[in-house]
Amino acid sequence: MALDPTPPPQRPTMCHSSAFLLPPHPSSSSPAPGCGGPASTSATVALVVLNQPLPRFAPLLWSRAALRVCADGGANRVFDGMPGLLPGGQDPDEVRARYKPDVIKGDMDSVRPEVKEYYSNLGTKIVDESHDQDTTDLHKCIDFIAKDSSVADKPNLCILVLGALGGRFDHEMGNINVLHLFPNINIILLSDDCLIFLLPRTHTHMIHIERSIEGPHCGLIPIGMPSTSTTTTGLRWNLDNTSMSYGGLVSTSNIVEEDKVTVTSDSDLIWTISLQN
Ligand SMILES: Nc1ncnc2c1ncn2[C@@H]1O[C@H](COP(=O)(O)OP(=O)(O)OP(=O)(O)O)[C@@H](O)[C@H]1O
Ligand SMILES: Cc1ncc(C[n+]2csc(CCO)c2C)c(N)n1
Repeated sequence: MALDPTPPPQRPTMCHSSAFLLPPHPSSSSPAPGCGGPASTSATVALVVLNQPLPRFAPLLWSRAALRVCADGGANRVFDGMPGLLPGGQDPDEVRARYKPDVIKGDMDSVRPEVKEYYSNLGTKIVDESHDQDTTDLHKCIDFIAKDSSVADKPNLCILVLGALGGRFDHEMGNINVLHLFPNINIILLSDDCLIFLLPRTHTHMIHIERSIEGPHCGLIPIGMPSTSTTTTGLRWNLDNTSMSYGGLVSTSNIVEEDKVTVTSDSDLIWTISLQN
């Protein structure tokens, strides 16, 4: 008598949405909509600003965040760049006082002394970890957020990282490595051009596509480990129980065809989608 083949594992579904990038609804003062987690609920957003030019949507995401952390030289970017991203006519000093980080954390070799002093005088917490030269400033910031009682225990925490892509390649790879170091935290790396997040293998993923702001170009990439089986729906080039590996097949220059994309894989994958300018 033939034995039944082992059924594939049933994974819970994790929903993702980039609705946090949508312009504010005129009558809404609620927190960020649908940032990861069940798409129907609001998310608690923590923002990390890296040492790269601020993306154009930095003021919007700042206003939606419950906790704002600058990674070392990221504080210079807020100090220098935030006034220029707001509608004209606003006094830069008034803007700086309004956009005050809660925390500056890192090895402190990039934040300018006068910027550190300015924010420290306004009450920003300065966490100097210059003794640690083995973890990146982004890693240090995620550690901080993961232990911060104001946001860490929220069921729907979403960490948005500004300026994570499009700069130095070693930094970009270090930033992507942080996604793999914290697979159980919903972390989204952002630039003006695209966003990236991890799809842990423990779940089937339902990605809601906000067509007014993202797509159509997308990619599904096994950076951390090969995958022997990945299945997708909603893409122009879907995978059907397909193997992927870095050095073999990876799905780049794919196109979203439907409002919902589903992904199931036996390995953690990187999802990336273009942002419209
Ligand atoms: N060019 C870049 N591209 C992508 N991410 C960056 C880039 N520069 C900085 N970052 C991110 O911002 C964080 C803070 O940057 P900062 O320049 O303060 O770091 P750093 O430790 O001084 O870097 P390094 O000493 O290697 O130049 C980094 O940990 C990294 O995550
Ligand atoms: C194998 C190895 N490679 C590079 C570094 C350097 N490094 C990694 S993170 C970091 C801090 C950056 O703020 C520094 C200097 C190391 N320690 N170990």
